[in-house]
Amino acid sequence: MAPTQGPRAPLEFGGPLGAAALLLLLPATMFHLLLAARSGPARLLGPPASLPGLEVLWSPRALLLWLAWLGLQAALYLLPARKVAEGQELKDKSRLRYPINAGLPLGALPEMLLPLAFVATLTAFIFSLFLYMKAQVAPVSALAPGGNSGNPIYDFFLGRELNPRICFFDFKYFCELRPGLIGWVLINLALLMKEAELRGSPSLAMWLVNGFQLLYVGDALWHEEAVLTTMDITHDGFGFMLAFGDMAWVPFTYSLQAQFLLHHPQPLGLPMASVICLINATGYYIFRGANSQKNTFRKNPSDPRVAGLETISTATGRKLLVSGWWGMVRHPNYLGDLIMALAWSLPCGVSHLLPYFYLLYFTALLVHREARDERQCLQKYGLAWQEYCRRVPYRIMPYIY
Ligand SMILES: NC(=O)C1=CN([C@@H]2O[C@H](COP(=O)(O)OP(=O)(O)OC[C@H]3O[C@@H](n4cnc5c(N)ncnc54)[C@H](OP(=O)(O)O)[C@@H]3O)[C@@H](O)[C@H]2O)C=CC1
Ligand SMILES: CC(C)=CCC[C@@H](C)[C@H]1CC=C2C3=C(CC[C@@]21C)[C@@]1(C)CC[C@H](O)C(C)(C)[C@@H]1CC3
Repeated sequence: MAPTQGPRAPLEFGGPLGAAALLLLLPATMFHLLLAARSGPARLLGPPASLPGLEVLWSPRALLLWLAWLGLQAALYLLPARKVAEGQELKDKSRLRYPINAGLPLGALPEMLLPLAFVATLTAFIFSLFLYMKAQVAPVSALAPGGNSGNPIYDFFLGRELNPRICFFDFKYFCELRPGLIGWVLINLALLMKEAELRGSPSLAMWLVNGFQLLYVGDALWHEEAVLTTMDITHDGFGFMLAFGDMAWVPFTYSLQAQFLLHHPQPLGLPMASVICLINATGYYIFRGANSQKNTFRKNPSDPRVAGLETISTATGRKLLVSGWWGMVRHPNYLGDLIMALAWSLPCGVSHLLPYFYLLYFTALLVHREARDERQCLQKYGLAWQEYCRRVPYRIMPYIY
């Protein structure tokens, strides 16, 4: 049995109590949002609608669809990347011809969101249990720095093993990008098609939300390798938080704006749409510019695109950028991401708070994440990090935070 790190490891997320509360609160919030988006008043802060009974939530068809989706993604993951393009090989393996969509046009997805969210939550719990058990037999060297406090609820929530794998199949890396992110785009598309079916054509607001989020997901998949340096992969264990986050939270709450628009159409004129596009483009420019600058610098500091930037040396031999995007604030990529989050909600108008949930949640998530990253960087770089903080005093928003 793998030993724990002992209770001296600093606990995050409010320790066992916080973890226990989040275990219940996260699925509850997701279902509240799903139900609120389709309700008449669409109130974010209204009393939570009561969860429908099992006759609505439980659907063998949803379970089958969900497992087929996970299976398809897993099969795609296992296909050697270069062979995907070779039609002959695909036919022989007949993975891509698996008829998961037979008789289930995307237009039916919006009706199945609740049962799908239910089976996604169920599988996330079962999967996290499997991950927790798997960590029991993992070597100590495979355990994450957090998530091994000895408290089962806390460790179940945070995740014990850093990169749980079976042979080449890396569970965390697989979940981080594939089923949830691609599922999110598919749900958005299904909502757009449903709107076209109901109202003749998709609204401008629905087009914008779909377009912006497709760009975001496409960008993540295009820069797939960059996910390997995120703290989720390098620092956090794989437990309920990420399993539920990746598989359920992302597809079913990140598609909230499109869900809202299907049930609460909003007028949007071209001038306002242009302003919103400009906001999204600005956010994307900052987000991509900052992420690419850091990734290029980390891969090859003498790359001509970053060689001229000012840096601070650290005792570890690694350097910190102190000009360019990373000289503006200490997390310029978060700033860009937040600006995009605003642009995703604006097409839904200002009559409801509900579509702004993502912006509110994401601000809290990034402020918390930034604090965790600061702690880790201070530990890693010591005095050099303090010097960086002195030279670049603002964390996310220049002159504000
Ligand atoms: N949509 C969503 O739900 C979410 C999106 N995100 C996005 O994911 C992306 C990745 O975020 P995340 O993993 O949190 O963190 P970052 O990509 O910001 O990475 C932080 C790391 O970058 C390195 N670093 C920090 N400052 C400097 C500097 N000045 N010069 C060089 N390197 C530096 C440090 O690692 P080291 O020195 O070891 O390289 C630090 O630990 C972001 O764009 C974020 O917006 C994140 C969470 C959720
Ligand atoms: C509330 C709750 C369940 C928290 C779990 C948080 C997760 C949902 C997020 C933690 C970090 C994430 C990242 C992305 C999606 C959301 C989660 C999993 C990400 C894949 C989105 C696309 C980006 O381009 C990204 C690849 C940089 C990003 C990585 C972090």
